[in-house]
Amino acid sequence: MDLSIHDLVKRFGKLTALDHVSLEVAQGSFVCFLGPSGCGKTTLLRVIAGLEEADGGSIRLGESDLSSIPARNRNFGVVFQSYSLFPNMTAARNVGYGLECRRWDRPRMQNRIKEMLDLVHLADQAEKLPSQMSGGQQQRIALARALAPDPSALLLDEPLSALDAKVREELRIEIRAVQKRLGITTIMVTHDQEEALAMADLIVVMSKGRIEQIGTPQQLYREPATAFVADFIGRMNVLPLDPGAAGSYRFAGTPLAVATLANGTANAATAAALGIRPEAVALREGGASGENILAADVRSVSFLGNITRVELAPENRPETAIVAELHGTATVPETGTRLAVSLPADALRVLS
Ligand SMILES: Nc1ncnc2c1ncn2[C@@H]1O[C@H](COP(=O)(O)OP(=O)(O)OP(=O)(O)O)[C@@H](O)[C@H]1O
Repeated sequence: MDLSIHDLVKRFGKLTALDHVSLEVAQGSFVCFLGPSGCGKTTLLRVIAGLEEADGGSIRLGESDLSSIPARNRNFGVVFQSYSLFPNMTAARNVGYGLECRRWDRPRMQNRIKEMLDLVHLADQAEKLPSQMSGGQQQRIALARALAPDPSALLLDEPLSALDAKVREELRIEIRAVQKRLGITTIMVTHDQEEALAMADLIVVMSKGRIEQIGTPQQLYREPATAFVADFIGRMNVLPLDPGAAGSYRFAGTPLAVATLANGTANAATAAALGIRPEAVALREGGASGENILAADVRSVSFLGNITRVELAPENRPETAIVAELHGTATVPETGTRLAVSLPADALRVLS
């Protein structure tokens, strides 16, 4: 069943943590709430879970209105950042906890516990206490516990952020595989854009209690609608526009042509800046003549293994750095040289 969130408002005293938030989560999809600390993503998840009451708006799961249903009856599996396993219970008993509460009979419960431990590849850890397991193993047990009662959706609140980088990457793949195998609707809160890009079908970017943009990872990367999204998802050069006539774009005195995207985002009326990804900036030696080409001096060059990052100071606007990323065997320029910097029309994005 699809989850429908309409016009949610949540206030804590004078602070508006959720400011008229609406979104649709399709059955079986993996959705990430992504944004900086304090943007409201955890509050949104907690309101969906029923752990926080909204001040306005509605949440529906299929045809049923969840607003008046208490958290324990919403049938959502929840996993928090801290593993929150019961320390005095074995892994198997932790997994079976929700089933005991629902009074499953013993054989059925044992079968389900085994099935869930197999699902997270921890059948051999069944009799261990949480303190005898690694952080990653504990979080997999927490996932198995949340999934055991066959919830209608899985809600994950920064489940990977307490883990070290390598375990985090392994668990990303594992959680996604489990989610796909079960086809369970999943919402995950994260402040880690890489995690969201790697895992989600759909990312909801939030800022200050509002939704900035909703899209697939590819859409958000290729067609960010605002400077905030452009900056938050990957790296983006943000070029503030020179004041000028509506319908034209000019940066550092150079007129720039911008290709119109299928979704029509190249709209001069709301333009505040142009954005371009560092990998799309092309560098050449020689004079800056031709369309979308400006002169800039190489300010610094950083070799980073698979890429070399070049920071450039445009001739007419040296305070706005443009970063280019060169791959593999590209010729690396010297610091201090003047180059022609090409900003291809089809790579420029209009940001509001
Ligand atoms: N119980 C509460 N009482 C008062 N203010 C709260 C409460 N819970 C959250 N807030 C405030 O609401 C805003 C949104 O908080 P929320 O935890 O949803 O943000 P977040 O995006 O999840 O941030 P983080 O990544 O730091 O957890 C913040 O300004 C926070 O201080």
